[in-house]
Amino acid sequence: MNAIELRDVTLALGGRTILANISLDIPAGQFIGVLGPNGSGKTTLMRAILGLLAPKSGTLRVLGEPATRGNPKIGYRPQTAGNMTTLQISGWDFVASVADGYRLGLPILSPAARAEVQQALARVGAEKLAPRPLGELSGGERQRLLLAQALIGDPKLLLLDEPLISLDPRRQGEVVELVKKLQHEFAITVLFSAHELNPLLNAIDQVLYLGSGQAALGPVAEVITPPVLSKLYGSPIDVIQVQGRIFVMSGSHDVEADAHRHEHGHAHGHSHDDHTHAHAREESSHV
Ligand SMILES: Nc1ncnc2c1ncn2[C@@H]1O[C@H](COP(=O)(O)OP(=O)(O)OP(=O)(O)O)[C@@H](O)[C@H]1O
Repeated sequence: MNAIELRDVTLALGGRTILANISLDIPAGQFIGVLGPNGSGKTTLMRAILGLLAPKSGTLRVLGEPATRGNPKIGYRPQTAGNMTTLQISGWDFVASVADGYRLGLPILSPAARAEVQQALARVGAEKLAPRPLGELSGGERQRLLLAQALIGDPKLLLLDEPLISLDPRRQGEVVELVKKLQHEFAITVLFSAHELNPLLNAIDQVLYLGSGQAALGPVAEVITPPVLSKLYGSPIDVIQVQGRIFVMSGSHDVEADAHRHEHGHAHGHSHDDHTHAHAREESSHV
């Protein structure tokens, strides 16, 4: 069975085509690394899978059904979720806030929902983080809680939008390993977006690389090649392998590292605000 099927799907935002006529099948149970330059449509694709953005044309099926908003079988970790440094709520309340029956200020959970929160915390090894305020936790600890939150409802598909941003390489490795474990233990399909391929290399079954409105899905050896990437970037790309790491180069620039730097600049600059507002605008047009 396929977890996700796209047939001639075109996704557009504000009259702009982001992805054009994409057809692909993502088999159930696979770990897919979603890569591509800034603005290539990684988040937009996830939002379409969540049913938050209807394709302009084509059909998009998720877990055997047309994409629909609020699909409980999907766990989502949005990109903006990393910014929680000022939050005073506890780890428990943060995870519980997405469980059935919880309202901020009125945390009345059924015993079953409480058990589900406890189980989600246990699955990511975050029981000890439950009583601590979010603002006090390290980036890696917060990622664990975000994953626990995404696991509420026992999803069959996890959409994780850039969970490695602002983590050091060791913490990045821990997050990837944890997601890999969850994929295997619970037979979950994972879409994991990132700016750099290397932290994901040993974990992913396939890579989905986006660029220039197009997409390439396949094993790393088939997608991370000069011809495929040159087409997606719209300029000549070299692929260099050094000691088990892969570098995607445009002339002397490492394009993935450039995108990463840009993203860090983003977090403090105007462009990030614009980006966030663009999303908020787009979102509000659906509510
Ligand atoms: N409402 C909107 N109208 C027009 N364009 C938009 C709108 N919202 C987002 N975009 C644009 O859509 C493109 C795809 O954005 P998306 O967030 O999906 O990219 P991404 O691959 O996730 O990027 P990043 O790596 O920077 O997070 C971007 O160029 C963005 O500026």
